[in-house]
Parts: sequence; structure tokens; C-alpha cells
Amino acid sequence: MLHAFISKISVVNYLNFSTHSPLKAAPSSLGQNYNIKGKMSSEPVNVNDFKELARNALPKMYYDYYAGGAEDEHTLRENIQAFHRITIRPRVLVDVSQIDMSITILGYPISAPILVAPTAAHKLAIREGELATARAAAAAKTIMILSYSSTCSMEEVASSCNAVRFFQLHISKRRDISALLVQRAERFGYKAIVLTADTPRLGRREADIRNKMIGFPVKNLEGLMSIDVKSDHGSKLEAYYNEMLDASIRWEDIGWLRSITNLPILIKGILTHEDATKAVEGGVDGIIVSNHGARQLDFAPATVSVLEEVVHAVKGKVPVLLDGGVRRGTDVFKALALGAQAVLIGRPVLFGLAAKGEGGVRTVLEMLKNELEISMSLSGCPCIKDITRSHVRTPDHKLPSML
Ligand SMILES: Cc1cc2nc3c(=O)[nH]c(=O)nc-3n(C[C@H](O)[C@H](O)[C@H](O)COP(=O)(O)O)c2cc1C
Ligand SMILES: CC(C)CC(=O)C(=O)O
Repeated sequence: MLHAFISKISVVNYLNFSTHSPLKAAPSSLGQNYNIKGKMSSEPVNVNDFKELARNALPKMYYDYYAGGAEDEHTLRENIQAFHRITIRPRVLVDVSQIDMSITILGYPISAPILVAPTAAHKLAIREGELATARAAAAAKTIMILSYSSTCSMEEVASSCNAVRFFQLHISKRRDISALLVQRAERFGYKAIVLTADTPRLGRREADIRNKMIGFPVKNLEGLMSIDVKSDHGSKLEAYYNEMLDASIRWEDIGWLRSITNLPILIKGILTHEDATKAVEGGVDGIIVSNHGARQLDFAPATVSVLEEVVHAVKGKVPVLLDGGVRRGTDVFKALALGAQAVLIGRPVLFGLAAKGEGGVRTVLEMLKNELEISMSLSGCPCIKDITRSHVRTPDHKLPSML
């Protein structure tokens, strides 16, 4: 009866767009969110929607650089699909009238366990580049990890907002220049060094090779280093970085890094318990489980599939973070349940920036936070510490014996 009544009302209103019905304004205001002929709206309702908007906003070469992965992009797909294979085990009748997503990372309080991953070249997305991203991260009360390969300098970013920032480092063949960057980061208030360990050379990103991807100015290296890339073939970026990166770095070099800075050191790019153990023994202050957004070694495992292995090896001695394929609040929830303290977001931030500038990045972070809040409410977890291993079921999960 009620159903029939509602149906009748909607048909009448649908037919009476141009009449003086009290609901007359509805079709035009709703029309901003959906198209009655069935086309998708241009207003994103989730983080994935930003990908298409970014594709439309960017030159193909830049979009492909942001979106692409290595070789067959098997790991790129797996980073997402591995999250889909994990289900959530919700608990009911828990008081979830107040949800608290706040945490601290290395002692710094943030509003939710979602950080901005280091990604290069934000000026390919918009003119303001990393300054816009940094302001959005500050507005979301989270930490941005500034890339070594940023297109705004670390000084410019430092003076654009007073939020907590970390600096991501590559060790280049010019060790003196890497040391100088660390000292500059320290002087300009960056609170940690994130050493990327999975990039002794660049992975084969075939879209970049086909597009003959250009090099972009690495602002932090201005006046310090210029590498003349002679190659006219393939990705100039690949040629540039292979010339610059020190492929001989080893575990012993963590000691060198420790000797030149008092900042905490996080190591990014750990995928096995063997390396997690070495990292802890080497005295790092945190581990980021990452396959570099599937841009380095194709057929490296999806990050969420190896998270527990790393967490078990680390035994709570240092925080473990994860990135790769996090696109939903439920993904954040799953990573936390498997032992991560927080996650980092890469491409969605770039897509938000390309589609809608600083506001786009802000929206991406807000969407993920809102989704995490809902996931926590519907799973019976009012605080982050309430999210436990027993809140997820992984594909290798064995049913406890009933005998
Ligand atoms: C366009 C792009 C540029 C990146 N640049 C860097 C970088 O400069 N340094 C670094 O350590 N990681 C870099 N990454 C990897 C990210 O830090 C992160 O590991 C990855 O993007 C996470 O996966 P997601 O994009 O699926 O969220 C980059 C990733 C992308 C997509
Ligand atoms: C310029 C690159 C080294 C930045 C990077 O890490 C990436 O493109 O994945």
C-alpha cells in the first residue's frame, strides 16, 4: 500500500516537472547529482570517481604516468583485488554513537589513520603543485610525505602550511646531495625521513615508454644536480632516474643515514618478513609495506596480502604502515585489522588534485575518512584500537575446528 503510494507520487512528480507541484525544485537540484537519462554525474561520490575526472582533465601522457604500473600491471590490479578478497566480520549491539578515528604517528596526532603518500610531480596536475596538496592535507589534519621528486621545493611547501610533514628520500649517486637534502628537510621542520628502498632503478612502466614520458624539473635538486639525458628513446624519466639513483645502496647505508640525521627514519618498500626483520635490526623507526603502487616490480605481491607477515616479524617494535590500492574506508579498516597503524594514499590524491585542485584532494581525504567512520560504526568499533584481527576474514582463513 505504502509502496504503491510512493510509486504513484514519483510518477506524478516525474511527469509534472513543469507544473507547480510543491516538489517542483527537486528534479533540477537532484539533477546536479545524477542524470535522469542514466549518465554518470560529474560530481564524484567516491574516490574511484576521481580517476575518470582526472583522465578527462589531463593530457594522456601525464594521466598515464600517474595511473600506470609496471609491465603487465598484474600487481596494479592485485593491489585492489586483494582488498576485495578480504571480508569484514562486524559486531552488533556496540555503542557506536561516538566514533573516534584519531591516532598518533611517531607521536604526532592526526585526525584519522590516512596519510598522503609521497608522489612526484604534482605540477603535472595543476600549477600550484604540491603547495595545494600540502594545504589539503593540513585541512584534513593529516601528514603529507613530500616526495624527493616534488615540483615545488621543500622550502616552498614548508612555508605554505604549518602541518606535520615528512620528507621522502632517494639515495642518489651523489651521496653529498642526498645528505644536503636531509639537512634541509631537518632545518625546514620535516619530522621524519622516509627512505624509499624499492627503487634502485625505475621499473618498466610501458605506458611511459610508449608516450616517451618527459622528465620534469625536480625542484629540490635545482642548482645542485642536472643530468643531461641523451636518450631519445622511451621514457626520459626512466633514463634520468637510472642515471641519478644509486643502485648500490645496501642495508649498511641505513647506518649512514642514521649518522647524518636525528630525525626518525621510516623505510618504504618492505614486502617480506626477512626484510622487516633486517629493518628493525637496522634501527628504523617505522616500516611502510609498499610495492610503490605496483610501479616497480610487476608480480610483487599485493601489499595487503603480505601485511600480516611483516607485522608478525616486527612484533610491535615499530609502527607498520601500508600503501597500495587503498580506495575505500573499508580498505583502511581491513589494513588496520591486519595490524597496520595507518595507510597512505597515492593515486587518489593525484586524481583529486588533477580534477579539482586543492578542494579535490580535500574531498578525497574527507571521503575516505567518512567511509572509515561508517565502516567502524557498522562493525561495532567506536575507536581505532577496537579494530582487531578478528574483525576480518582473509582468503587463507581456516575455520576453527568444531571437534
Ligand atoms: C605518479 C606516482 C608518483 C610516485 N612518486 C613516488 C615518489 O616520488 N617516491 C616514492 O617513494 N613513491 C612514489 N610513488 C609511490 C607512492 O608513494 C605509493 O607507494 C603508491 O602510490 C601507493 O599506491 P596507490 O597509488 O595505489 O595508493 C609514486 C606513485 C605514483 C602513482
Ligand atoms: C620520478 C619517480 C622516481 C617518482 C616515482 O617514484 C614514481 O614515478 O613512481
